[in-house]
Amino acid sequence: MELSIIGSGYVGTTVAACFAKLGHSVTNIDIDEEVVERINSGDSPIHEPGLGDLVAEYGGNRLRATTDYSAIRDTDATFLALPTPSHEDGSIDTSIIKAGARSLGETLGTKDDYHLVIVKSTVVPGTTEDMLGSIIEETSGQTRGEQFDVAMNPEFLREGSAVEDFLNPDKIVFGTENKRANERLANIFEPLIIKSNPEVVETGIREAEMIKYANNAFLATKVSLVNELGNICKEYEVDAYEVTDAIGLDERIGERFLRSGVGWGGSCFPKDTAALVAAARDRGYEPSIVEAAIEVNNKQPKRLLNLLENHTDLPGKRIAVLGLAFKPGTDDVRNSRSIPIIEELQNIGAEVVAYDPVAVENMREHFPNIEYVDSVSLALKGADGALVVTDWDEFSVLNDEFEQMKNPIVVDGRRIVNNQDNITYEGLTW
Ligand SMILES: NC(=O)c1ccc[n+]([C@@H]2O[C@H](COP(=O)([O-])OP(=O)(O)OC[C@H]3O[C@@H](n4cnc5c(N)ncnc54)[C@H](O)[C@@H]3O)[C@@H](O)[C@H]2O)c1
Ligand SMILES: O=c1ccn([C@@H]2O[C@H](COP(=O)(O)OP(=O)(O)O[C@H]3O[C@H](CO)[C@@H](O)[C@H](O)[C@H]3O)[C@@H](O)[C@H]2O)c(=O)[nH]1
Repeated sequence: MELSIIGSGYVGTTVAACFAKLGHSVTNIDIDEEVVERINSGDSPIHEPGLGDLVAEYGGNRLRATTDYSAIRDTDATFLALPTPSHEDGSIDTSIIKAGARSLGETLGTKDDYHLVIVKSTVVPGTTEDMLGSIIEETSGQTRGEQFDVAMNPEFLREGSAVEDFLNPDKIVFGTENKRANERLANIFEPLIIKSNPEVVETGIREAEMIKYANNAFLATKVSLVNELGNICKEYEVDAYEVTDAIGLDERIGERFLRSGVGWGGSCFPKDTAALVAAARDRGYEPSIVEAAIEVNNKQPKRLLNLLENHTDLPGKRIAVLGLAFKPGTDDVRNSRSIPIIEELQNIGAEVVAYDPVAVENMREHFPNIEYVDSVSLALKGADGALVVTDWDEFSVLNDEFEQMKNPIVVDGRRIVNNQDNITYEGLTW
């Protein structure tokens, strides 16, 4: 099939490249000319395992990119994979996706045959039909349910394993309002369903929108709960990982997403939990559990710093921050726990030296004035303390490198460093 995807970021590029692999012809529409140029020349605009190979193989042939919305006219369906960031109060800012829907509608007004518009972005219930459906009707002059349909197909891929997740999903959700939209979605996903046999959830559009928030709120709350349990375990000198490994054997709990540490970050959990809270409040409901999950998460970075302060005063000290990405396997630093940590270190008057294998350039935009180095060794050299913020594998094999520290205090926010004789080790969890 001929597909178009508006927005070529983490989701749009991954989904486009994977659909190209599955045999579709895909066009990414993006306003960023550099992104467009890179895709067409076979160079992935984002760091994601396996994506570089797919873009190299299909970029410029079955996978194309353009800034020109009129390319949509030659396609059978369009995914909207545009950002839905947060307003100050946590509610979703729909201005970008509305702008995309407007441009899409203007193009659809010049297309004769049926088109399916699929919202991939994470949006609160009602957005797809009431807001975006109406914008497309207004700008195209067409009627929803006649010349075009809207559908909602939430995305559950994780950064760092986006390609693998998209190609091997646990479930695919089709939120549609009629059979025709459902059938077109089924045609689009047919090669993926044949390949990996996921559960297919066929539901309404509002339900599909809410499934995405519920999924993320559940996972974020799960991690906040294990973080709280980890904090309590630490007070009692109990090994939190042994506890969570054991509770994970209960199938009702499940063994995944039980790693306590410095908290969750990224482009989704913080924004989506905030949006769910704001959406609930908008309807007069106070969502106490999700709010508490956010509160526990916000406190974890401060706990890490307090542990370091138990060993050394921080003003004027050189502190190594190991790991800047919000999780391993990605260069994304959005809402990374390293951001409040570096901010607080700066407020206290510590000198920050930071290392990350891939995320340094992205972090420079937040903190242009801290020192960045190219290796863990350089970060540790002469440092008065080290904070481990991201669980990159390379931190698990560190040993002699710590001997270059002026004062080898290592506070581990991810239980990744080996507690060894040549360091004073303090884990966020016991
Ligand atoms: N990142 C994830 O892991 C993930 C996973 C599931 C769902 N989501 C959701 O998917 C959506 C997209 O997230 P993302 O992380 O891919 O965003 P992103 O910021 O990585 O990418 C968005 C892209 O859209 C482009 N863009 C902005 N305005 C445009 C316009 N008017 N027309 C065309 N292109 C435009 C930008 O240049 C950028 O390349 C969000 O709603 C997010 O919540 C993200
Ligand atoms: O046991 C765990 C698991 C995760 N995390 C942290 O939680 C955050 C999110 O991790 P992860 O979920 O792996 O990454 P994301 O790429 O943010 O993916 C989440 O957000 C996406 C965007 O909505 C969804 O599509 C995915 O299903 C959902 O897992 C990261 O900071 C992790 O360090 C922990 O602290 N402990």
